Amino acid sequence: MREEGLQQESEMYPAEEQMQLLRSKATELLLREEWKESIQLYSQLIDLCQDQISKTQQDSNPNPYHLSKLHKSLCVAFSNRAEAQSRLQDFTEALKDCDQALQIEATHFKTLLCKGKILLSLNRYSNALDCFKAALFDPQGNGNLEILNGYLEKCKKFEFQSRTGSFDLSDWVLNGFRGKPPELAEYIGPVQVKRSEISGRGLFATKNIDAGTLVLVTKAIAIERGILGGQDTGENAQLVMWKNFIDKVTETVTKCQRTQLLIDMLSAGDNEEGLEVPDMNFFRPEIEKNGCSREKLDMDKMLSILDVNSLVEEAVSAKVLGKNSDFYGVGLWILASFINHSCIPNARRLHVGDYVIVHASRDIKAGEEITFIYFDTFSPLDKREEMSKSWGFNCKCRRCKFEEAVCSKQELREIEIGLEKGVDVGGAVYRLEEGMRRWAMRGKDKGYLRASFWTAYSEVYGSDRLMKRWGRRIPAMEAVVDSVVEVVGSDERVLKVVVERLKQNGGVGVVEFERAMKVGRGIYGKVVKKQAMRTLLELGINDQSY
Ligand SMILES: C[S@@+](CC[C@H](N)C(=O)[O-])C[C@H]1O[C@@H](n2cnc3c(N)ncnc32)[C@H](O)[C@@H]1O
Repeated sequence: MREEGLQQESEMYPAEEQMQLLRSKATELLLREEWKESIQLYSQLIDLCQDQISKTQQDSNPNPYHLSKLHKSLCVAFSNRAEAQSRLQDFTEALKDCDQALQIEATHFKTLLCKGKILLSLNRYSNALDCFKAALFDPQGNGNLEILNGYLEKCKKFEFQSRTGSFDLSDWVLNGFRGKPPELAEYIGPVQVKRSEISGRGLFATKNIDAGTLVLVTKAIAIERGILGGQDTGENAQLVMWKNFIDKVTETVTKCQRTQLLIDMLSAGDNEEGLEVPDMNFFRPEIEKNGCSREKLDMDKMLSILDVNSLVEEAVSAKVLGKNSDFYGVGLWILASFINHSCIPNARRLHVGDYVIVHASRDIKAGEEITFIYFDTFSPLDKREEMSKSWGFNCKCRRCKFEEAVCSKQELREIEIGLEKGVDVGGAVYRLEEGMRRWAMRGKDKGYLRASFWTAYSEVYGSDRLMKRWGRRIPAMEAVVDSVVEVVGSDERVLKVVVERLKQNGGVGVVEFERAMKVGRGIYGKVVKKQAMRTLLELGINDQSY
Protein backbone atom coordinates (compact mmCIF):
# COMPACT_ATOMS: atom_id res chain seq x y z
CA MET A 1 0.00 0.00 0.00
CA ARG A 2 2.72 2.40 1.02
CA GLU A 3 4.62 1.79 -2.26
CA GLU A 4 1.42 2.29 -4.31
CA GLY A 5 0.80 5.61 -2.57
CA LEU A 6 4.34 6.63 -3.21
CA GLN A 7 4.05 5.76 -6.87
CA GLN A 8 0.88 7.84 -7.25
CA GLU A 9 2.53 10.66 -5.32
CA SER A 10 5.67 10.51 -7.41
CA GLU A 11 3.78 10.47 -10.71
CA MET A 12 2.53 13.96 -9.92
CA TYR A 13 6.08 15.33 -10.03
CA PRO A 14 8.50 15.86 -12.90
CA ALA A 15 10.96 13.04 -13.43
CA GLU A 16 13.79 14.76 -11.55
CA GLU A 17 11.70 15.19 -8.42
CA GLN A 18 10.21 11.71 -8.73
CA MET A 19 13.72 10.28 -8.75
CA GLN A 20 14.69 12.34 -5.72
CA LEU A 21 11.61 11.15 -3.84
CA LEU A 22 12.15 7.47 -4.71
CA ARG A 23 15.83 7.73 -3.83
CA SER A 24 15.26 9.15 -0.38
CA LYS A 25 12.42 6.72 0.45
CA ALA A 26 14.39 3.70 -0.82
CA THR A 27 17.47 4.76 1.15
CA GLU A 28 15.35 5.18 4.27
CA LEU A 29 13.98 1.63 3.85
CA LEU A 30 17.48 0.30 3.24
CA LEU A 31 18.74 1.92 6.44
CA ARG A 32 15.78 0.47 8.30
CA GLU A 33 16.76 -2.94 6.89
CA GLU A 34 13.39 -3.36 5.19
CA TRP A 35 15.04 -5.20 2.34
CA LYS A 36 12.03 -6.34 0.29
CA GLU A 37 10.40 -2.91 0.33
CA SER A 38 13.63 -1.13 -0.55
CA ILE A 39 14.15 -3.53 -3.50
CA GLN A 40 10.71 -2.53 -4.86
CA LEU A 41 11.53 1.17 -4.70
CA TYR A 42 15.02 0.75 -6.16
CA SER A 43 13.44 -1.20 -9.04
CA GLN A 44 11.15 1.76 -9.75
CA LEU A 45 14.08 4.14 -9.50
CA ILE A 46 16.14 2.00 -11.90
CA ASP A 47 13.29 1.99 -14.48
CA LEU A 48 12.92 5.72 -14.18
CA CYS A 49 16.65 6.37 -14.51
CA GLN A 50 16.94 4.12 -17.56
CA ASP A 51 13.95 5.82 -19.11
CA GLN A 52 15.47 9.28 -18.53
CA ILE A 53 18.84 8.16 -19.89
CA SER A 54 17.35 6.92 -23.15
CA LYS A 55 15.25 10.11 -23.49
CA THR A 56 18.30 12.30 -22.87
CA GLN A 57 20.39 10.28 -25.36
CA GLN A 58 17.73 10.87 -28.00
CA ASP A 59 18.17 14.66 -27.62
CA SER A 60 19.95 16.24 -30.54
CA ASN A 61 22.35 17.90 -28.13
CA PRO A 62 22.38 15.88 -24.88
CA ASN A 63 23.72 17.60 -21.79
CA PRO A 64 26.78 15.52 -20.76
CA TYR A 65 26.59 16.73 -17.15
CA HIS A 66 22.93 15.69 -16.87
CA LEU A 67 23.67 12.33 -18.50
CA SER A 68 26.55 11.63 -16.15
CA LYS A 69 24.35 12.51 -13.14
CA LEU A 70 21.71 10.06 -14.38
CA HIS A 71 24.30 7.33 -14.83
CA LYS A 72 25.61 7.98 -11.35
CA SER A 73 22.08 7.64 -9.91
CA LEU A 74 21.55 4.42 -11.86
CA CYS A 75 24.85 2.97 -10.61
CA VAL A 76 23.98 3.75 -6.97
CA ALA A 77 20.46 2.32 -7.37
CA PHE A 78 21.83 -0.96 -8.78
CA SER A 79 24.42 -1.07 -6.04
CA ASN A 80 21.90 -0.50 -3.24
CA ARG A 81 19.43 -3.00 -4.70
CA ALA A 82 22.29 -5.52 -4.81
CA GLU A 83 23.00 -4.87 -1.13
CA ALA A 84 19.34 -5.49 -0.21
CA GLN A 85 19.19 -8.63 -2.37
CA SER A 86 22.36 -9.99 -0.79
CA ARG A 87 20.88 -9.46 2.67
CA LEU A 88 17.97 -11.66 1.55
CA GLN A 89 20.58 -14.21 0.36
CA ASP A 90 19.43 -13.81 -3.23
CA PHE A 91 23.02 -13.89 -4.44
CA THR A 92 22.26 -14.56 -8.11
CA GLU A 93 20.17 -11.40 -8.52
CA ALA A 94 22.53 -9.42 -6.28
CA LEU A 95 25.53 -10.34 -8.46
CA LYS A 96 23.64 -9.32 -11.62
CA ASP A 97 22.96 -5.91 -10.09
CA CYS A 98 26.58 -5.52 -8.99
CA ASP A 99 27.72 -6.18 -12.56
CA GLN A 100 25.24 -3.62 -13.92
CA ALA A 101 26.56 -1.02 -11.47
CA LEU A 102 30.18 -1.87 -12.29
CA GLN A 103 29.52 -1.50 -16.02
CA ILE A 104 28.64 2.12 -15.30
CA GLU A 105 31.47 2.73 -12.83
CA ALA A 106 34.15 0.04 -12.78
CA THR A 107 35.65 1.02 -9.42
CA HIS A 108 32.45 1.92 -7.53
CA PHE A 109 33.56 1.25 -3.95
CA LYS A 110 30.26 0.17 -2.37
CA THR A 111 29.48 -2.17 -5.25
CA LEU A 112 32.92 -3.77 -5.22
CA LEU A 113 32.64 -4.28 -1.47
CA CYS A 114 29.16 -5.79 -1.84
CA LYS A 115 30.22 -8.06 -4.72
CA GLY A 116 33.39 -9.11 -2.88
CA LYS A 117 31.38 -10.05 0.22
CA ILE A 118 28.91 -12.10 -1.84
CA LEU A 119 31.71 -13.94 -3.66
CA LEU A 120 33.44 -14.57 -0.35
CA SER A 121 30.32 -16.11 1.12
CA LEU A 122 29.99 -18.24 -2.03
CA ASN A 123 33.59 -19.40 -1.36
CA ARG A 124 34.83 -17.88 -4.65
CA TYR A 125 37.94 -16.53 -2.97
CA SER A 126 40.11 -15.40 -5.89
CA ASN A 127 37.17 -13.59 -7.54
CA ALA A 128 36.36 -11.92 -4.21
CA LEU A 129 39.99 -10.94 -3.81
CA ASP A 130 39.94 -9.23 -7.23
CA CYS A 131 36.94 -7.15 -6.09
CA PHE A 132 38.51 -6.07 -2.81
CA LYS A 133 41.78 -5.22 -4.57
CA ALA A 134 39.93 -3.13 -7.18
CA ALA A 135 38.04 -1.32 -4.39
CA LEU A 136 41.38 -0.06 -3.06
CA PHE A 137 41.57 2.18 -6.13
CA ASP A 138 38.36 4.09 -5.38
CA PRO A 139 39.12 7.24 -3.35
CA GLN A 140 35.68 6.82 -1.75
CA GLY A 141 37.09 3.81 0.02
CA ASN A 142 39.53 5.88 2.09
CA GLY A 143 37.09 6.23 4.95
CA ASN A 144 36.45 2.49 4.94
CA LEU A 145 40.00 1.26 4.58
CA GLU A 146 39.94 -0.65 7.83
CA ILE A 147 36.87 -2.67 6.78
CA LEU A 148 38.32 -3.25 3.33
CA ASN A 149 41.66 -4.43 4.73
CA GLY A 150 39.81 -6.83 7.05
CA TYR A 151 38.11 -8.43 4.04
CA LEU A 152 41.34 -8.46 2.04
CA GLU A 153 43.16 -10.32 4.80
CA LYS A 154 40.35 -12.84 5.28
CA CYS A 155 40.13 -13.43 1.56
CA LYS A 156 43.89 -13.93 1.18
CA LYS A 157 43.87 -16.42 4.03
CA PHE A 158 40.95 -18.39 2.56
CA GLU A 159 42.40 -18.31 -0.94
CA PHE A 160 45.67 -19.73 0.44
CA GLN A 161 43.90 -22.41 2.49
CA SER A 162 41.71 -23.53 -0.39
CA ARG A 163 44.66 -23.66 -2.79
CA THR A 164 47.14 -25.41 -0.51
CA GLY A 165 45.06 -27.27 2.08
CA SER A 166 47.27 -25.76 4.83
CA PHE A 167 45.02 -25.07 7.77
CA ASP A 168 46.44 -24.14 11.16
CA LEU A 169 44.17 -24.27 14.21
CA SER A 170 47.07 -24.16 16.69
CA ASP A 171 46.20 -20.74 18.20
CA TRP A 172 42.60 -21.73 18.83
CA VAL A 173 43.65 -25.02 20.44
CA LEU A 174 46.36 -23.39 22.56
CA ASN A 175 43.85 -20.75 23.68
CA GLY A 176 41.69 -23.50 25.12
CA PHE A 177 39.17 -23.27 22.21
CA ARG A 178 38.01 -19.89 23.48
CA GLY A 179 35.69 -17.85 21.29
CA LYS A 180 33.87 -18.98 18.20
CA PRO A 181 35.35 -21.89 16.22
CA PRO A 182 37.48 -20.53 13.37
CA GLU A 183 35.94 -19.96 9.96
CA LEU A 184 37.63 -22.12 7.35
CA ALA A 185 37.91 -22.11 3.57
CA GLU A 186 36.42 -24.82 1.41
CA TYR A 187 39.16 -27.19 0.28
CA ILE A 188 39.13 -30.07 -2.17
CA GLY A 189 42.35 -32.09 -2.07
CA PRO A 190 43.71 -34.54 -4.65
CA VAL A 191 40.48 -36.51 -4.89
CA GLN A 192 37.92 -37.51 -7.46
CA VAL A 193 34.48 -39.13 -7.37
CA LYS A 194 34.50 -42.40 -9.30
CA ARG A 195 32.55 -45.60 -9.52
CA SER A 196 33.36 -47.74 -6.50
CA GLU A 197 33.67 -51.48 -6.03
CA ILE A 198 32.18 -51.01 -2.56
CA SER A 199 28.90 -49.50 -3.75
CA GLY A 200 27.76 -46.83 -6.23
CA ARG A 201 30.20 -43.95 -6.29
CA GLY A 202 33.10 -43.29 -3.91
CA LEU A 203 35.88 -40.76 -3.37
CA PHE A 204 39.33 -41.73 -4.71
CA ALA A 205 42.85 -40.34 -4.23
CA THR A 206 44.37 -38.94 -7.42
CA LYS A 207 47.84 -38.71 -5.77
CA ASN A 208 49.65 -40.37 -2.88
CA ILE A 209 48.39 -38.81 0.36
CA ASP A 210 50.44 -39.01 3.60
CA ALA A 211 48.79 -39.80 6.94
CA GLY A 212 47.42 -36.62 8.50
CA THR A 213 47.17 -34.76 5.18
CA LEU A 214 43.83 -33.09 4.53
CA VAL A 215 41.57 -34.57 1.90
CA LEU A 216 38.75 -32.04 2.08
CA VAL A 217 37.29 -29.27 4.20
CA THR A 218 33.68 -28.31 3.72
CA LYS A 219 30.94 -26.45 5.50
CA ALA A 220 27.62 -28.10 6.29
CA ILE A 221 24.72 -27.36 3.98
CA ALA A 222 22.75 -27.32 7.22
CA ILE A 223 23.42 -28.44 10.75
CA GLU A 224 21.17 -28.78 13.78
CA ARG A 225 22.43 -29.14 17.32
CA GLY A 226 20.58 -30.05 20.43
CA ILE A 227 21.58 -30.77 23.98
CA LEU A 228 20.97 -34.42 24.55
CA GLY A 229 21.54 -35.73 28.02
CA GLY A 230 19.37 -33.23 29.87
CA GLN A 231 15.89 -34.06 31.10
CA ASP A 232 14.57 -34.71 27.63
CA THR A 233 17.03 -37.40 26.76
CA GLY A 234 14.83 -39.76 24.83
CA GLU A 235 13.59 -40.09 21.31
CA ASN A 236 11.60 -36.91 21.59
CA ALA A 237 14.67 -34.66 21.62
CA GLN A 238 16.15 -36.55 18.67
CA LEU A 239 12.91 -36.24 16.71
CA VAL A 240 12.74 -32.49 17.29
CA MET A 241 16.34 -32.17 16.22
CA TRP A 242 15.77 -34.23 13.09
CA LYS A 243 12.68 -32.19 12.17
CA ASN A 244 14.52 -28.89 12.64
CA PHE A 245 17.37 -30.24 10.56
CA ILE A 246 15.03 -31.18 7.70
CA ASP A 247 13.45 -27.70 7.86
CA LYS A 248 16.88 -26.08 7.62
CA VAL A 249 17.89 -28.17 4.60
CA THR A 250 14.57 -27.42 2.90
CA GLU A 251 15.02 -23.69 3.46
CA THR A 252 18.56 -23.75 2.02
CA VAL A 253 17.41 -25.73 -1.01
CA THR A 254 14.57 -23.27 -1.65
CA LYS A 255 16.97 -20.32 -1.56
CA CYS A 256 19.83 -21.79 -3.57
CA GLN A 257 19.49 -23.76 -6.76
CA ARG A 258 23.14 -24.85 -6.71
CA THR A 259 22.57 -26.50 -3.33
CA GLN A 260 19.51 -28.26 -4.69
CA LEU A 261 21.54 -29.60 -7.63
CA LEU A 262 24.25 -30.81 -5.25
CA ILE A 263 21.81 -32.58 -2.93
CA ASP A 264 20.01 -34.08 -5.90
CA MET A 265 23.29 -35.84 -6.84
CA LEU A 266 23.44 -37.77 -3.56
CA SER A 267 22.39 -41.35 -3.06
CA ALA A 268 18.90 -42.04 -1.78
CA GLY A 269 20.04 -45.55 -0.84
CA ASP A 270 18.72 -47.66 -3.67
CA ASN A 271 20.04 -48.41 -7.14
CA GLU A 272 23.40 -46.81 -6.38
CA GLU A 273 24.99 -48.51 -9.38
CA GLY A 274 22.78 -46.47 -11.71
CA LEU A 275 23.73 -43.10 -10.20
CA GLU A 276 25.63 -40.53 -12.25
CA VAL A 277 29.31 -39.90 -11.43
CA PRO A 278 29.65 -36.14 -11.03
CA ASP A 279 32.62 -34.20 -12.43
CA MET A 280 34.75 -32.65 -9.67
CA ASN A 281 34.11 -29.17 -11.11
CA PHE A 282 30.57 -29.64 -9.95
CA PHE A 283 31.81 -29.20 -6.35
CA ARG A 284 34.17 -26.31 -6.98
CA PRO A 285 32.53 -23.07 -5.89
CA GLU A 286 34.82 -20.95 -8.08
CA ILE A 287 33.44 -22.55 -11.24
CA GLU A 288 30.17 -20.89 -12.15
CA LYS A 289 27.36 -23.30 -12.86
CA ASN A 290 24.95 -22.65 -15.67
CA GLY A 291 21.74 -22.51 -13.69
CA CYS A 292 20.14 -25.44 -15.45
CA SER A 293 16.79 -25.65 -13.80
CA ARG A 294 15.73 -29.05 -12.62
CA GLU A 295 12.43 -29.94 -11.11
CA LYS A 296 11.89 -29.21 -7.46
CA LEU A 297 13.37 -31.93 -5.29
CA ASP A 298 10.51 -34.04 -4.05
CA MET A 299 10.23 -34.33 -0.29
CA ASP A 300 10.29 -38.15 -0.13
CA LYS A 301 13.51 -38.27 -2.12
CA MET A 302 15.05 -35.57 0.04
CA LEU A 303 14.18 -37.44 3.24
CA SER A 304 15.82 -40.60 1.89
CA ILE A 305 18.90 -38.61 0.85
CA LEU A 306 19.18 -37.11 4.33
CA ASP A 307 18.70 -40.51 5.90
CA VAL A 308 21.55 -42.02 3.87
CA ASN A 309 24.02 -39.12 3.94
CA SER A 310 23.63 -37.12 7.15
CA LEU A 311 26.46 -37.43 9.60
CA VAL A 312 26.32 -37.20 13.35
CA GLU A 313 29.07 -35.06 14.87
CA GLU A 314 29.49 -37.23 17.90
CA ALA A 315 29.80 -40.54 16.04
CA VAL A 316 32.68 -42.75 17.08
CA SER A 317 34.29 -42.14 13.71
CA ALA A 318 34.44 -38.41 14.31
CA LYS A 319 36.30 -36.07 16.60
CA VAL A 320 34.77 -32.76 17.59
CA LEU A 321 37.23 -29.99 18.38
CA GLY A 322 36.34 -27.27 20.84
CA LYS A 323 33.27 -29.00 22.20
CA ASN A 324 32.58 -27.89 25.76
CA SER A 325 29.04 -29.09 26.37
CA ASP A 326 26.74 -31.96 25.61
CA PHE A 327 25.91 -30.53 22.21
CA TYR A 328 25.15 -33.16 19.67
CA GLY A 329 24.69 -32.26 16.06
CA VAL A 330 23.44 -33.75 12.83
CA GLY A 331 24.47 -32.24 9.51
CA LEU A 332 24.87 -32.70 5.77
CA TRP A 333 28.27 -32.17 4.11
CA ILE A 334 28.11 -32.70 0.35
CA LEU A 335 31.49 -34.04 -0.78
CA ALA A 336 31.92 -36.10 2.40
CA SER A 337 28.67 -37.85 1.43
CA PHE A 338 30.52 -39.65 -1.37
CA ILE A 339 32.80 -41.44 1.10
CA ASN A 340 31.93 -45.09 1.61
CA HIS A 341 32.38 -47.08 4.80
CA SER A 342 35.13 -49.60 5.36
CA CYS A 343 36.19 -51.51 8.49
CA ILE A 344 39.79 -50.86 7.34
CA PRO A 345 39.37 -47.12 6.74
CA ASN A 346 42.15 -44.82 5.63
CA ALA A 347 40.53 -41.51 6.60
CA ARG A 348 38.85 -39.84 9.55
CA ARG A 349 36.71 -36.82 10.08
CA LEU A 350 37.18 -33.94 12.44
CA HIS A 351 34.42 -31.46 13.23
CA VAL A 352 35.26 -27.80 13.79
CA GLY A 353 32.17 -25.63 14.16
CA ASP A 354 30.01 -26.24 11.08
CA TYR A 355 32.94 -27.61 9.09
CA VAL A 356 33.99 -31.16 8.54
CA ILE A 357 37.65 -31.83 7.87
CA VAL A 358 38.46 -35.19 6.32
CA HIS A 359 42.09 -36.28 6.48
CA ALA A 360 44.10 -39.41 5.79
CA SER A 361 44.40 -41.51 8.95
CA ARG A 362 47.18 -43.52 7.30
CA ASP A 363 49.11 -43.27 4.04
CA ILE A 364 46.86 -43.54 0.96
CA LYS A 365 48.15 -44.51 -2.48
CA ALA A 366 47.09 -42.78 -5.69
CA GLY A 367 44.01 -44.54 -7.09
CA GLU A 368 42.97 -45.96 -3.70
CA GLU A 369 39.41 -45.36 -2.51
CA ILE A 370 39.10 -43.06 0.49
CA THR A 371 36.95 -44.54 3.24
CA PHE A 372 36.00 -43.73 6.78
CA ILE A 373 33.95 -45.61 9.33
CA TYR A 374 30.22 -45.09 9.80
CA PHE A 375 30.19 -47.13 13.02
CA ASP A 376 32.60 -48.55 15.59
CA THR A 377 34.95 -51.00 13.95
CA PHE A 378 36.92 -51.79 17.09
CA SER A 379 34.56 -54.68 17.66
CA PRO A 380 34.23 -58.28 16.45
CA LEU A 381 32.61 -59.20 13.16
CA ASP A 382 29.12 -60.09 14.46
CA LYS A 383 28.77 -56.68 16.17
CA ARG A 384 29.94 -54.93 13.02
CA GLU A 385 27.46 -56.91 10.93
CA GLU A 386 24.62 -55.72 13.17
CA MET A 387 25.71 -52.08 12.85
CA SER A 388 26.20 -52.40 9.11
CA LYS A 389 22.66 -53.80 8.78
CA SER A 390 21.20 -50.83 10.63
CA TRP A 391 22.87 -48.64 7.98
CA GLY A 392 21.11 -50.69 5.30
CA PHE A 393 24.12 -52.46 3.80
CA ASN A 394 26.33 -55.45 4.25
CA CYS A 395 30.02 -54.56 4.47
CA LYS A 396 32.24 -56.75 2.34
CA CYS A 397 35.60 -55.13 3.00
CA ARG A 398 38.78 -57.24 3.11
CA ARG A 399 38.69 -57.37 6.89
CA CYS A 400 35.05 -58.51 7.00
CA LYS A 401 35.73 -61.20 4.38
CA PHE A 402 38.80 -62.40 6.28
CA GLU A 403 36.98 -62.52 9.62
CA GLU A 404 34.04 -64.28 8.01
CA ALA A 405 36.46 -66.99 6.90
CA VAL A 406 38.15 -67.38 10.29
CA CYS A 407 35.09 -66.98 12.49
CA SER A 408 34.31 -70.63 11.79
CA LYS A 409 37.18 -71.35 14.14
CA GLN A 410 35.57 -72.60 17.31
CA GLU A 411 38.41 -71.23 19.41
CA LEU A 412 37.80 -67.68 18.25
CA ARG A 413 34.11 -67.93 19.13
CA GLU A 414 35.05 -69.28 22.55
CA ILE A 415 37.39 -66.34 23.19
CA GLU A 416 34.63 -63.89 22.23
CA ILE A 417 32.01 -65.61 24.40
CA GLY A 418 34.49 -65.85 27.25
CA LEU A 419 35.16 -62.12 27.09
CA GLU A 420 31.44 -61.39 27.08
CA LYS A 421 31.10 -63.54 30.19
CA GLY A 422 33.98 -61.70 31.91
CA VAL A 423 36.82 -64.21 31.82
CA ASP A 424 40.37 -63.06 32.59
CA VAL A 425 41.13 -60.66 29.69
CA GLY A 426 44.86 -61.36 29.90
CA GLY A 427 44.16 -65.05 29.34
CA ALA A 428 41.87 -64.25 26.39
CA VAL A 429 44.49 -62.05 24.72
CA TYR A 430 47.13 -64.73 25.30
CA ARG A 431 44.86 -67.39 23.75
CA LEU A 432 44.15 -65.19 20.75
CA GLU A 433 47.85 -64.46 20.16
CA GLU A 434 48.69 -68.16 20.50
CA GLY A 435 45.88 -69.04 18.10
CA MET A 436 47.10 -66.53 15.50
CA ARG A 437 50.60 -68.05 15.77
CA ARG A 438 49.28 -71.56 15.24
CA TRP A 439 47.04 -70.50 12.37
CA ALA A 440 50.14 -68.87 10.77
CA MET A 441 48.39 -65.53 10.33
CA ARG A 442 50.14 -62.72 8.44
CA GLY A 443 50.76 -59.21 9.81
CA LYS A 444 47.67 -57.54 8.37
CA ASP A 445 45.35 -60.33 9.39
CA LYS A 446 46.72 -60.14 12.91
CA GLY A 447 46.00 -56.41 12.89
CA TYR A 448 42.36 -57.08 11.91
CA LEU A 449 41.77 -59.48 14.80
CA ARG A 450 43.64 -57.33 17.28
CA ALA A 451 41.42 -54.38 16.32
CA SER A 452 38.34 -56.58 16.78
CA PHE A 453 39.49 -57.52 20.29
CA TRP A 454 41.06 -54.14 21.10
CA THR A 455 38.99 -53.65 24.27
CA ALA A 456 40.68 -56.70 25.79
CA TYR A 457 44.16 -55.63 24.69
CA SER A 458 43.75 -52.12 26.08
CA GLU A 459 42.51 -53.45 29.41
CA VAL A 460 45.59 -55.62 29.76
CA TYR A 461 48.06 -52.90 28.70
CA GLY A 462 46.36 -50.43 31.03
CA SER A 463 46.53 -52.64 34.14
CA ASP A 464 49.69 -53.13 36.23
CA ARG A 465 48.21 -56.26 37.73
CA LEU A 466 47.42 -57.87 34.37
CA MET A 467 50.73 -56.80 32.88
CA LYS A 468 52.59 -58.43 35.79
CA ARG A 469 50.77 -61.66 35.09
CA TRP A 470 50.61 -61.68 31.29
CA GLY A 471 53.07 -59.00 30.14
CA ARG A 472 55.86 -61.43 29.21
CA ARG A 473 53.53 -63.87 27.44
CA ILE A 474 51.85 -61.44 25.07
CA PRO A 475 53.45 -59.11 22.47
CA ALA A 476 54.62 -55.68 23.56
CA MET A 477 51.98 -52.94 23.45
CA GLU A 478 54.00 -51.03 20.83
CA ALA A 479 54.01 -53.94 18.37
CA VAL A 480 50.25 -54.45 18.75
CA VAL A 481 49.56 -50.71 18.37
CA ASP A 482 51.66 -50.52 15.20
CA SER A 483 49.91 -53.50 13.64
CA VAL A 484 46.43 -52.15 14.50
CA VAL A 485 47.19 -48.62 13.28
CA GLU A 486 48.66 -50.00 10.07
CA VAL A 487 45.38 -51.65 9.08
CA VAL A 488 42.59 -49.64 10.71
CA GLY A 489 44.30 -46.27 11.14
CA SER A 490 44.40 -44.14 14.27
CA ASP A 491 41.80 -44.14 16.98
CA GLU A 492 41.43 -42.36 20.33
CA ARG A 493 41.34 -45.60 22.24
CA VAL A 494 44.70 -46.63 20.80
CA LEU A 495 46.11 -43.18 21.48
CA LYS A 496 44.96 -43.35 25.08
CA VAL A 497 46.95 -46.52 25.72
CA VAL A 498 50.03 -45.06 24.01
CA VAL A 499 49.92 -41.76 25.92
CA GLU A 500 49.23 -43.44 29.22
CA ARG A 501 52.34 -45.60 28.78
CA LEU A 502 54.33 -42.51 27.79
CA LYS A 503 53.20 -40.81 31.01
CA GLN A 504 54.10 -43.83 33.11
CA ASN A 505 57.60 -43.57 31.69
CA GLY A 506 57.77 -39.91 32.70
CA GLY A 507 57.17 -38.62 29.16
CA VAL A 508 60.65 -39.66 28.05
CA GLY A 509 61.50 -41.81 25.08
CA VAL A 510 61.82 -40.32 21.63
CA VAL A 511 60.41 -43.35 19.87
CA GLU A 512 57.39 -43.50 22.22
CA PHE A 513 56.77 -39.79 21.82
CA GLU A 514 56.98 -40.04 18.03
CA ARG A 515 54.55 -42.97 18.09
CA ALA A 516 52.06 -40.90 20.14
CA MET A 517 52.44 -37.97 17.71
CA LYS A 518 51.92 -40.29 14.74
CA VAL A 519 48.73 -41.76 16.20
CA GLY A 520 47.64 -38.21 17.11
CA ARG A 521 48.20 -37.01 13.51
CA GLY A 522 46.04 -39.88 12.30
CA ILE A 523 43.22 -38.71 14.58
CA TYR A 524 43.50 -34.93 14.31
CA GLY A 525 45.25 -34.57 10.95
CA LYS A 526 47.80 -31.89 10.16
CA VAL A 527 45.74 -28.98 11.44
CA VAL A 528 47.94 -28.11 14.39
CA LYS A 529 51.64 -27.64 15.09
CA LYS A 530 53.61 -29.76 17.57
CA GLN A 531 52.81 -27.76 20.72
CA ALA A 532 49.06 -27.73 20.04
CA MET A 533 49.20 -31.45 19.23
CA ARG A 534 50.64 -32.06 22.72
CA THR A 535 47.60 -30.24 24.15
CA LEU A 536 45.27 -32.41 22.07
CA LEU A 537 47.04 -35.57 23.23
CA GLU A 538 46.57 -34.42 26.86
CA LEU A 539 42.88 -33.73 26.21
CA GLY A 540 42.47 -37.10 24.54
CA ILE A 541 43.88 -38.95 27.50
CA ASN A 542 41.61 -37.09 29.92
CA ASP A 543 38.53 -37.81 27.81
CA GLN A 544 36.38 -40.04 29.98
CA SER A 545 34.21 -41.30 27.14
CA TYR A 546 36.63 -44.08 26.30
C1 LIG B 1 26.98 -41.65 2.21
S1 LIG B 1 26.59 -42.75 0.93
C2 LIG B 1 28.16 -43.12 0.26
C3 LIG B 1 28.24 -42.83 -1.24
C4 LIG B 1 27.39 -43.72 -2.10
N1 LIG B 1 28.08 -44.97 -2.37
C5 LIG B 1 27.00 -43.02 -3.41
O1 LIG B 1 27.12 -43.63 -4.49
O2 LIG B 1 26.55 -41.88 -3.34
C6 LIG B 1 26.16 -44.13 1.90
C7 LIG B 1 25.65 -45.31 1.12
O3 LIG B 1 26.71 -45.95 0.40
C8 LIG B 1 26.61 -47.35 0.47
N2 LIG B 1 27.76 -47.90 1.21
C9 LIG B 1 28.66 -47.19 1.91
N3 LIG B 1 29.60 -48.00 2.43
C10 LIG B 1 29.30 -49.25 2.07
C11 LIG B 1 29.88 -50.54 2.31
N4 LIG B 1 30.99 -50.69 3.01
N5 LIG B 1 29.28 -51.61 1.76
C12 LIG B 1 28.15 -51.50 1.03
N6 LIG B 1 27.53 -50.31 0.77
C13 LIG B 1 28.10 -49.20 1.27
C14 LIG B 1 25.33 -47.65 1.21
O4 LIG B 1 24.30 -47.79 0.26
C15 LIG B 1 25.11 -46.41 2.02
O5 LIG B 1 23.76 -46.21 2.33
